[in-house]
Amino acid sequence: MTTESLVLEIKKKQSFLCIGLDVDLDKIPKHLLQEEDPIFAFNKAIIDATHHLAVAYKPNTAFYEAYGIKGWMSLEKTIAYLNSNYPEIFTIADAKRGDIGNTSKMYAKAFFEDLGFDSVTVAPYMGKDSVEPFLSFKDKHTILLALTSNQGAFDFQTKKVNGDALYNEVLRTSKTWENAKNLMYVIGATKAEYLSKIREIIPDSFLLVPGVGAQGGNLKDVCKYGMTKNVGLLINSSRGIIYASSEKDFAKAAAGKAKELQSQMQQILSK
Ligand SMILES: O=C(O)c1cc(=O)[nH]c(=O)n1[C@@H]1O[C@H](COP(=O)(O)O)[C@@H](O)[C@H]1O
Repeated sequence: MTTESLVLEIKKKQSFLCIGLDVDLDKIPKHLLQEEDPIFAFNKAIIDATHHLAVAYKPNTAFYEAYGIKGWMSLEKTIAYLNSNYPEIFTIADAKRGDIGNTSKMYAKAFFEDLGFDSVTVAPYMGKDSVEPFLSFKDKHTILLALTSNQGAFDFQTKKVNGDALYNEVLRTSKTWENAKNLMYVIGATKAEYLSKIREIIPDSFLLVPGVGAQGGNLKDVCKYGMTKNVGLLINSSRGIIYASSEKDFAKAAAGKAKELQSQMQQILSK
């Protein structure tokens, strides 16, 4: 999907919500466990109930890989369902990959060609040649970890390198890589106060912002400091939406939570 199509969808739906499909069999409603594929049944119900409120879905692959081959098949069914029923939706494989170039190329093929995701999250630690293989795919996006939402972000990401924080160095250097126009970045919602400086370095890039809801990030602050003329933000919430209820009304309850966030987004966009 092109960035232009994503922006059009955001404006049409008045939403820049990304719903995280982090499915844990211990948390989904018990009645779904009788289904042939409980994870897919859960995702399908959530997607059908929320697709008009969200512009993106982000399955974190850990939650599928944890169930072995069955989990991977549920992931495959979920992305195929999204691509055939809601092709206007932006899809993110949250896999946090990155390796020597020869290996990154195969990761990129797995997520972009085989599974058909629009984007994948990638760790920058191994540098240019580990990221460029992802960037070479037309109309596919590489979402580079920059300043993450967790406490451990302060272990390395904010440490000074050449007089500036390492995450700023990641932003600056990655802009020089081939096909850098296909880059987006992860900035945690819990780090909203860093966004003004970040926008000086990457004024237009899209940011994937996880950490609202369960991790305590604040939507208004993120928008205040991070929004661009094309919005430039995808705000992710996973547990806060998909586990709104563990009863038979789970999909409706998830839609209620998604609507709350979408309404706040609509209000912000109208200003
Ligand atoms: O790359 C991510 O999506 C990510 C980066 C980050 O800095 N923090 C973060 O929480 N995430 C992911 O975003 C999701 C957040 O989930 P909730 O806290 O349940 O909304 C999980 O899938 C995390 O793995």
